[in-house]
Formats: sequence, C-alpha cells, structure tokens
Amino acid sequence: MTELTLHGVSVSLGRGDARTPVLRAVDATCAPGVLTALVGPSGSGKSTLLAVAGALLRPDEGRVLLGGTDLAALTDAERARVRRERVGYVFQSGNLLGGLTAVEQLLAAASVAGRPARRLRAAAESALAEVGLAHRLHHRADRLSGGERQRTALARALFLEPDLLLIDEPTAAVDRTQAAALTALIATTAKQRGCATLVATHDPVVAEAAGATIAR
Ligand SMILES: Nc1ncnc2c1ncn2[C@@H]1O[C@H](COP(=O)(O)OP(=O)(O)OP(=O)(O)O)[C@@H](O)[C@H]1O
Repeated sequence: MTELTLHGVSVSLGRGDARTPVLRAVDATCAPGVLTALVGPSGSGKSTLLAVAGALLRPDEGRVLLGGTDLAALTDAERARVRRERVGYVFQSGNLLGGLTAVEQLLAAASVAGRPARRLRAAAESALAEVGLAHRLHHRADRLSGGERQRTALARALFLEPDLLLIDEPTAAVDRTQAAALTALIATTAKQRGCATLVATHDPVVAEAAGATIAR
C-alpha cells in the first residue's frame, strides 16, 4: 500500500511579471485506503496540488513522495511512466475520447498502459458495472451525460488499479442523490483497494464522507 506525502512543496505559475506563487511550502499526507478531501476556496491551488501529486507538474521546491519515489526528482520520461502505471487521474471534464464507447475507453487506456486489452474486456465491463454503468457499456462517450462521462472516467482510472487516485470535483455534474452514491463508491473503493485517494471538492457531501482533509 502506497502513501502520498508532500514535503515543503512550492509552485509558482505564469511567466515574468505575471509569475504568481500558488503553493508555498505545503506539507500534506494522503494515506492509502482513505478518501482524503482537498478543500479550499476557488483559486487556492487545489488543481495545482493535484497536478503536482499526479506528476503532471514539477514543483519549484520540495519533495513529492509516492511510496519511496520522489516524483519531483524524476526525469520527464520517468514521470510519464509513473503517470501511466501508478496514477489514476479523473479530470472534471472526464477527458474521454468522444468516438469510443464506454468499454473501449477502458480498453484503450489499458492498451496505452501496456496491458493486454483483448483479455480485459470482461474486467472492463465489470468496472463499469461497479460505477452503475452496466446499461451504458456500448454507448459512445459523446452520447453519455456529464455525470455518466465522469463515472466512466472513474471506472477507467480504477480499472488500471493505481496506487494513487486523484479526482477533481467528482460531484460537480451530478444531482444530489448521485453525488452521495458516487462519494460512497469512491470512499468504499479507496478502502477496499487500499488506494490513496485525493479528491478536490467544494461539495460538503464529499468533505463529510472523507476520512481526512487537506485544507488549502
Ligand atoms: N498558468 C498560470 N499562470 C498564472 N497563474 C495561474 C496559472 N494557472 C493557475 N494560476 C493561478 O493559480 C491559482 C490556483 O489555481 P488552481 O486552479 O490550482 O485553484 P483551485 O483551487 O483548483 O481553483 P478552483 O476551485 O476554482 O478550481 C489561481 O489563482 C490561478 O489564477
């Protein structure tokens, strides 16, 4: 089981005169098996922190430890590999490929991660069933609702069994009933799989269900 820890992480964004400090000497921990809520006002740096945690962005200072690996010290190629093999990232938009069906989204991601996609079809279908999409397996992404797209993205991330799951605003596009169900699903899955799960959110439903909180 893998823990994520940030030690003294600082990030500034923008160029020249527009360069702005966004994260200043941040220390934070996200334990395996726990849904950790990342909360704070708009513009406080939640998405930036997710990007640093997911090896998308290298901090200017500090260490980002995923298990024993300092993501801040890796080369670009090594960080790309960590992203492919160890991190599941669910963006607010879902980030799906419009022309592919829900099942194909998962199989394409498996293929990119170097897994034998042809042998994984049944597992992909059951990952989608787990997020309540058994009836949408063969719908193209551009014909899914916003909430269904995000659940497909969640199934895709979980399907690859990441050490670290990063989710940006999972409940922004769903109604209150679905928000509670989706939050419960994320918390249960984190616990069952022992996956460190960091969720940026403005939603009190998510914050209340979380086992830990990082406040920005
Ligand atoms: N490329 C950039 N150049 C300069 N400033 C940036 C850049 N990207 C983001 N910022 C600034 O960094 C700050 C943090 O942004 P970030 O998206 O991490 O906040 P957030 O907490 O996720 O916000 P929200 O809740 O609205 O999504 C904001 O003030 C934003 O304007």
